[in-house]
Amino acid sequence: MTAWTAPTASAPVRAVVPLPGSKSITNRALILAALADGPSVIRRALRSRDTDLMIAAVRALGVTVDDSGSDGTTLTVTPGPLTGGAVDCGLAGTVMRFVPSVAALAAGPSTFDGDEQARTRPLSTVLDALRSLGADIDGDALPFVVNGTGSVRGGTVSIDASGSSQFVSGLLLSGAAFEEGLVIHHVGKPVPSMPHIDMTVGMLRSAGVVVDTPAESGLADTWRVHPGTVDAVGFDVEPDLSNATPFLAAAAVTGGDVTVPDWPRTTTQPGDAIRAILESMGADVELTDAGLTVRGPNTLRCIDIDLHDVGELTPTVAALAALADGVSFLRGIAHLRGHETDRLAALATELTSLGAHVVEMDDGLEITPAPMTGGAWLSYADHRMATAGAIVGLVVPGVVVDDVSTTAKTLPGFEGMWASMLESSVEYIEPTVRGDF
Ligand SMILES: O=C(O)C1=C[C@@H](OP(=O)(O)O)[C@@H](O)[C@H](O)C1
Ligand SMILES: C=C(OP(=O)(O)O)C(=O)O
Repeated sequence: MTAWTAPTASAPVRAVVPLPGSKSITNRALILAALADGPSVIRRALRSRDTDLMIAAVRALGVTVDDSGSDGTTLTVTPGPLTGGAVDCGLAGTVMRFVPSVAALAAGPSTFDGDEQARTRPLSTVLDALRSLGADIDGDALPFVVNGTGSVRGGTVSIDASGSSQFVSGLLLSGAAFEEGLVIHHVGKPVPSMPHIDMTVGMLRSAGVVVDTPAESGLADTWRVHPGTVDAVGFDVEPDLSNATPFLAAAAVTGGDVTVPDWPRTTTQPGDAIRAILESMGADVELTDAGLTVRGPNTLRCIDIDLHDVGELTPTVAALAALADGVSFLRGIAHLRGHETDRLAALATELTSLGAHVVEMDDGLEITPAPMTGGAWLSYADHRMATAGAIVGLVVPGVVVDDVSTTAKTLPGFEGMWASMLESSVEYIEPTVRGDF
């Protein structure tokens, strides 16, 4: 546990903040490379707890990952016979939901475990689906064992993926290696985080896999992956746009400006939705060759928004909402109760403890700003809770994040990046403007 007093901005934040690679793209690339028909290269990979766990997982199953380049962000992945092994999922949804399908293809048993907190994250949907597709699995939650037999029959499966899009992605990613391919039919309330499924489909196609989506086939909530080889290809990982959002929020809450370079013009990352969110809260948002620039308004406007597709952004948006000019509603995010922690409860508890008025709804949060005072901000082992505390701390002195090291899940070195952002702001505005803030 590393307690950290979030620095308060003494001036509008003005900075250029490059971000490392996307967790979601890096971990999908590792799975596809593990199943490919030859060596693949992943460039600008994210190195963080979640991606290092994924690297260790595919290595444990028999894949070679060479990360010996200067900064470890270029990964050469050479598939080998899948043998099975011990997989530590940590608290990573992508590892616990994407790797079991690969382990089912291995010629031997794989044991899965993870953090204590991971044992309560929803998982049985994936394991039940794999069983019905022919895999042999002991257990319904972490810890569990996949008794790989060297092949998976595949075929058609119906699942309720309303709890997590990762149930769909985790099956689709390996579906081409199943003997009969895979047809997933979702039955239940709407699937969250659809851009993440689009990301899965896009990356499968970039590796030559044939996929039919509901939009193309006309079959509602149905995805088909045709059996076939996964081509070894090169992956260029985009910056992690969800990890960019706290830095952009820093501009929004201090009336400053922050630029994130290399922001993709088109992307399936849900973090791209921050552009429209910040605009509707009154910020000026511009995408140029220099990257994405956000200029904060004098007063941040409240927002009523459905975050079902982009739930990952909720902690950032909740922090912004607590600093806005009226009551905000964040809706469509019941599934966040199964994220790293119950994020609705955690955000309500922490914002309330500083003085905001927050009502936890069944599927979201009603946030009424009120003067806040510093105090403890618990992170619940959730990287995005820690970064939400950092945003609030920019304008509320004395916010102490109990465990900032949890940001290493997807962004190791967060505190250093945050400090550099603030330092560069002070240098930038000296000597004329600083005293005016
Ligand atoms: O597939 C992915 O890479 C992810 C999908 C989403 O999960 P849910 O659909 O469970 O929200 C997202 O929140 C998570 O951070 C990453
Ligand atoms: C929900 C998240 O992570 P995971 O991949 O562990 O589900 C997240 O990063 O916000």
